[in-house]
Amino acid sequence: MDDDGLIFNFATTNIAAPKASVAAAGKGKSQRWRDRVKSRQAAKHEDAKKEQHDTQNQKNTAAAASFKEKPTPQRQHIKFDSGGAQENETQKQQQEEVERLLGEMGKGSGGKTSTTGTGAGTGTASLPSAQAGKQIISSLFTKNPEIPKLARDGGQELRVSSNAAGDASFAGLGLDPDIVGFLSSKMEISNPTAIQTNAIPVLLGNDQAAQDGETGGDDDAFNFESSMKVEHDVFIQAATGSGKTLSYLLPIVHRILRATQTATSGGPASRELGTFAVILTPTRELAQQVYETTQTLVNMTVGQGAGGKKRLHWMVPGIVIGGDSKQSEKARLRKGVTILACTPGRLLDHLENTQAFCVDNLRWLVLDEADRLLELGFEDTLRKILALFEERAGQRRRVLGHSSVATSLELPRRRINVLCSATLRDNVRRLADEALVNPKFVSATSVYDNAEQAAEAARSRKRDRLMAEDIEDGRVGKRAHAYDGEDEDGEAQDGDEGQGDFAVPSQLVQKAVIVPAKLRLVTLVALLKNTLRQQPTSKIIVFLSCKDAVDFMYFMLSHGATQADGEQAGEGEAEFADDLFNTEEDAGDKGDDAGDSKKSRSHRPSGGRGGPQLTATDIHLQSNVFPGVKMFRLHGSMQQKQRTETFLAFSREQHASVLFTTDVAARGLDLPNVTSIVQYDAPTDLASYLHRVGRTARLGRVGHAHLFLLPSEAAYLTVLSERGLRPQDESVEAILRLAAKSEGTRRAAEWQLRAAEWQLVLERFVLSNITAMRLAKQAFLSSIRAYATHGASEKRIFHVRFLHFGHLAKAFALRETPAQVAEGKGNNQKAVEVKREKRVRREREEKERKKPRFVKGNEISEFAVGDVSAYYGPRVRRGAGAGSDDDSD
Ligand SMILES: Nc1ncnc2c1ncn2[C@@H]1O[C@H](COP(=O)(O)OP(=O)(O)OP(=O)(O)O)[C@@H](O)[C@H]1O
Repeated sequence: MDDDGLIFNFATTNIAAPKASVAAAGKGKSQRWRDRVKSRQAAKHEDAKKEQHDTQNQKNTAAAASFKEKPTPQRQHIKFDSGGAQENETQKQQQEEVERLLGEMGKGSGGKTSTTGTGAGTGTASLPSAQAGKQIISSLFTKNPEIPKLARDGGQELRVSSNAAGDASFAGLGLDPDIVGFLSSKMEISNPTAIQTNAIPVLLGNDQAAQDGETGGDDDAFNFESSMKVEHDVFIQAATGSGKTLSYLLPIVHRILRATQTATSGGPASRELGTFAVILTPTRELAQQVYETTQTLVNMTVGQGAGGKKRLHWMVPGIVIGGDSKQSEKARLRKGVTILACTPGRLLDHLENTQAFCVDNLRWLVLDEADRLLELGFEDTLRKILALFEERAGQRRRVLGHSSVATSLELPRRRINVLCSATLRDNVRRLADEALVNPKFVSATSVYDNAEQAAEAARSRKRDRLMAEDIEDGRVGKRAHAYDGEDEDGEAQDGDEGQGDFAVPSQLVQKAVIVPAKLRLVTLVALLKNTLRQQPTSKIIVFLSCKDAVDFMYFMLSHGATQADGEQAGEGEAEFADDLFNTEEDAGDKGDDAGDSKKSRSHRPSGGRGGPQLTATDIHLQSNVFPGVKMFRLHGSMQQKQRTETFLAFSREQHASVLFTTDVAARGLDLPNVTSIVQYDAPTDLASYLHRVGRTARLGRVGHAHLFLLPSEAAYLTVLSERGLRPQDESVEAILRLAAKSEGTRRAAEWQLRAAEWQLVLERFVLSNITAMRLAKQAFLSSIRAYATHGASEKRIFHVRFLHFGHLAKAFALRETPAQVAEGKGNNQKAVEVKREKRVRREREEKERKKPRFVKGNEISEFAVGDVSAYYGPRVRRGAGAGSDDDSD
C-alpha cells in the first residue's frame, strides 16, 4: 500500500479533523489498537519482513559505502585552516540538497529523490501524493531498520575519578594564606586538582624553571627585576570539570592582592587603575560563570594586625557580554573593573568605542575555551583585540610611576596570555604558536616546554592505550597505523587525530543506544522516566541539534500528558507560545554566541539585565509528563535576561529537573550536580561530544551519559572508539522494558504496548494543541537542516540522505506526512490566525487603556482600594521597551 514503509495500524477512520478524531481515537478505541498490536506481534510474517530488512540493510550499507568520503584535512568552522573553503562548499551543497528535498516534500511531488540508496528509505520522497491531507499512524515496532550488532566489549567499568582534588595543598603552591583560608572555609575547596597543582605555580611565576634562573618577559624597562620571577604565557589543557577556572583565577587574584599589600608609595589600590585581567569566553553563560566565581573570590577578607581584616572593595569584577545594555556596561567600565569577564564582540566594541575603558595596566588575557572561540570564527576579532591591547600597553609605560600598585614587582612585567582548552587541537596549537610568548603547556599530568612535547606525550598515551586494547583483544599490531597517528592508508590524520585521546573523566559512565527513528521519542521518555525513578533528585541535560527542537521538547514534555484530547491551548500556554517568538535571533543557532557577531544585531528585540521582571514560568515549567520534575530550556535565541536567569536557576536547582538545550550549554558551564547527560541528537564534532558529556562527572563525582544514534549512524561508535571513547551498548528494549516495569506492567511482553501508549498520548497532544503542532513541525524541519551541518569527515555516517523522513516525523510526535509538514513549513495556518486574533485583541485593549479618562478629583476616594492603575496609564508589558537597549555587540 505504501512504499515508504509506514503502516496504518491505529484507528484508521477519518482523523483529518484533529479535534474530533482525537476524541474518537482516545475514547473506546484503545482496546482495538491493543488487539491489533498484539496480533501483529503474533503474526507469522516475521521471516518475510526479515528478508525485506536484510535487503534494505544491504542497500543501506551500499549507500553508506558510496558516500564514504576521505576525511578532508580540516574542519569546517576553523577559518585559520586553509581547507575550510572546500568544507564550506560541501556544507553548502548539502544545505542546498536539504532545501531541495524539503521543497520536493512541500510540493508533494512524490517523486523519488536523486538518492540511490537511502538507508531506511527515502521518506516522503516516496510518498504517493494521494496521501496528502491524511495522517499517518504507524506502528512503532515494525519496519524499523535492523539494529547493527556491535562488536564492542562491555565498555568501561566505573573507575576511580580522574578529575577530583588530590592531596597537595594550596598553601604549598604559594597562594596567599587569606585566599587559602577563604577557599576552604567559604567555598569548601581544600585541595587543588591536578591541573591546579601544575598551573598555579607557573602563573604565580614560581615554577621550577624560575628557580633555575631562566629569564622571561620582554619589557626592557624592567629587566633589572628579571631575577625575581619568570613569566610564561600558559596553555592549560585538562579534562572537563577539572577546575581550570580557578587554576588561572587564583594566581590573578593572588598577584593583584600582593601588589596592593606590598605597595609602599603612591595612592592605595583603586578601581581607577582600570582592568588588570580580561577573561574572554565563547558564550555569555560562561562569561557569567567566570564573573560569579570572581565575585565570590573577591568577597574574601584579608589582612591582619591592628587594621584587622578588610574586604577587597577595590578589586571589582565586571562582565560585558552581547545582549546586555551597553550603556550600563559603559558606566561600569568608567568606574573601573579590575577583572573583566566578556565575550569577544562586545569587548572589541568597548575597546573601540568606550573612551573611559582603561586597559593601560592590563596584565592578563585569558582565552577560556580557546578552541571554541576559534571555531566560532572569532580569530579576526581576537587579532584586533590583541592589537588594541598592544597599543594601550605603550600608553601604560607613560603612566608607570604614577601608581605604585601598577609598578609592583608582584605583577607580571608584561601581559600574560593564557589559553584554556579541554583539547589540544590543531587550531589552538596554531593560535598558541602565534599568540603565546615563552609558553608553558600545562596538563593534568605534567608541564611541557612546547606544544610538540605535549602532543607527543598525548600521542604516546594513545599508543599505549591502543596497544593495550589490541593485546587484550588478541589482535596485536592490527591498528599499528593508528599507533603513529596515521589513518589506514598511512596518511597523517587531521585536526583532532594524531593528537592523542580525548580525555573524559574516568568515572563517567558512557552509554550508546542505537534507536530506530520511530522509537526515538518514546525511548527518550522511557530513559528520563528510568533515570528520574532511580535517582529522584536527578538533574539531567538533554542536548538537541537546534533551538526549535529544544522549544518543542520543552513544551511537549512539560504539557504533554495532561492535555485532554481536543483541548485548545490554555492561556498560560498561549503566552508561552508568544514568548517563543519573542526571541533573539542568532547566527543559525549553532548553540554558542555566534550571535555575538554583527550578523544578528538588527534582530535583537531586547536584552538588558535591567529589563522587566521575569516570572517563574518564564524560567521553568512543572512537567505533567514527569510529575514533580521542573523543565528548563536554554538556547541562543532566547532573550538574554531569560537566558541568564534560566542558567542561574538550573545551576541552583536542588531537585529533579531536566534542561533541554543546544550546544550553547555544552562548553565550560559548571552546572552543579548534573547527574546525567542525554545526547538525543549526535554532536556535530568530536570535541562537542567531549564537552557535552563533561557537564556531568565533575570534580570526582559520578555521572552518566547516553548517546542516541540511528542504526545508520552506528559507525560513529568506531570513530569514538578510535579516540578512546568507548560507550557501553544499551538496548532500546532494555530501556523500554525497565520503564514499562516501573509503571506496573506485569507481563514482560507488554512493554511494547506501554511504549505505544506513551507515543499515542504525545501524538494526540500534538494533534490537539496548536502550539505543540507548530513547534513539532518547526522542530522536524529544523532538525533535518541541522543534520546537514555535520562536518565533511563525518558525512559518510551522518548524511541527510540516510534519513527516513517519515520515520523521523514520529520522533516529533507528528502524524502528518513529511510532505504536509514541509508544505506548511511549520507555519500552522490556524496558529497564525490565533496569533493574529490575539494581537488585534491586545492592541484594542491597549488602545482602550490609553484613552484619556477625565476624572474629577472627587471620583478617586483617598480610601479607594483595588486597581487604580487605569488612572495612571498603561502598564508596561513584559518585553516592551527593553528593545531600546543598544543591542549591537
Ligand atoms: N580544588 C577544587 N576542589 C573542589 N572543587 C573545585 C576545585 N576546583 C574547582 N572546583 C569546583 O569544580 C567545578 C568545576 O570547575 P571548572 O568549571 O573550573 O572546571 P573546568 O575544568 O573549567 O570544566 P570545563 O572544561 O567543563 O569548563 C566548579 O564548581 C569549581 O568551583
